[in-house]
Amino acid sequence: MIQRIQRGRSDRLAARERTFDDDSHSDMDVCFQTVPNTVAFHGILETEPHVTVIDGFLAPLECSELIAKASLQRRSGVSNDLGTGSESKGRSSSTALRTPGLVRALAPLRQRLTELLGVPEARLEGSMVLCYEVGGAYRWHFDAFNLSSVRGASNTAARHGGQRLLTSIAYLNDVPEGGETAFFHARRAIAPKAGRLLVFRNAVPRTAPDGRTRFEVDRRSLHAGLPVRAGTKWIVTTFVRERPRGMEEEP
Ligand SMILES: O=C(O)CCC(=O)C(=O)O
Ligand SMILES: [Fe+2]
Repeated sequence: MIQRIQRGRSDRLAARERTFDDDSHSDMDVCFQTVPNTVAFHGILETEPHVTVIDGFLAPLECSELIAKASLQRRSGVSNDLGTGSESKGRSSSTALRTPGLVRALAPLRQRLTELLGVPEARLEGSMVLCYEVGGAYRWHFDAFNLSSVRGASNTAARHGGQRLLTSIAYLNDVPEGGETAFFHARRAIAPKAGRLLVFRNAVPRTAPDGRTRFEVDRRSLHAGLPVRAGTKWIVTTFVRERPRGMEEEP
């Protein structure tokens, strides 16, 4: 596959990154026209050191079951497509309510994640099933908490469970056109494909003068869900935290 890259000047890039920090929207088409340059490696497709793609992580039946379970809520007429009503800023997708049925259907995926990543289930945030229609997208953003900002430092979620070290995205369907997950600095975009898992690192350890190590936002993880141009895109996003749920930082 051809990868067309349009490298911007570094000052423009820095300006853009500032814009992303400000939570504002940006032109998603700026640097990605097409998809990955991945290398097959024992079934694991490796891109950047901090971005890994694994195909066949979910079976086709598991994908269709998850879509069916999440779609049920759309039919039940809950507002805002699938339900929560809490669209995050810059994301034009809908998030399925975690009904008991959906939670059960998510269990095998979560179990496999704990095995793959070597973390206990308590370090996984609740998995979110997201659906994007044509035109749906997720602006450029970081998933890690910005702990150096006032808002980030006072973030209760971040204090309990700590930083979001990794993001995993399981793609539940093939998307005819668009919908790639794009990494700004790596100049790379991962195409949605049923059963594919994308894992990337969000944070890097920094040791402060007092000897304590904290995880800060990894600037290289700046990413977006590019606009879906045809069809629908279904994904499951699961963040991996630094510590088990509810566990506070040691004093
Ligand atoms: O839709 C995508 O490809 C990206 C989703 C994402 O970045 C997120 O859920 O945090
Ligand atoms: Fe994200």
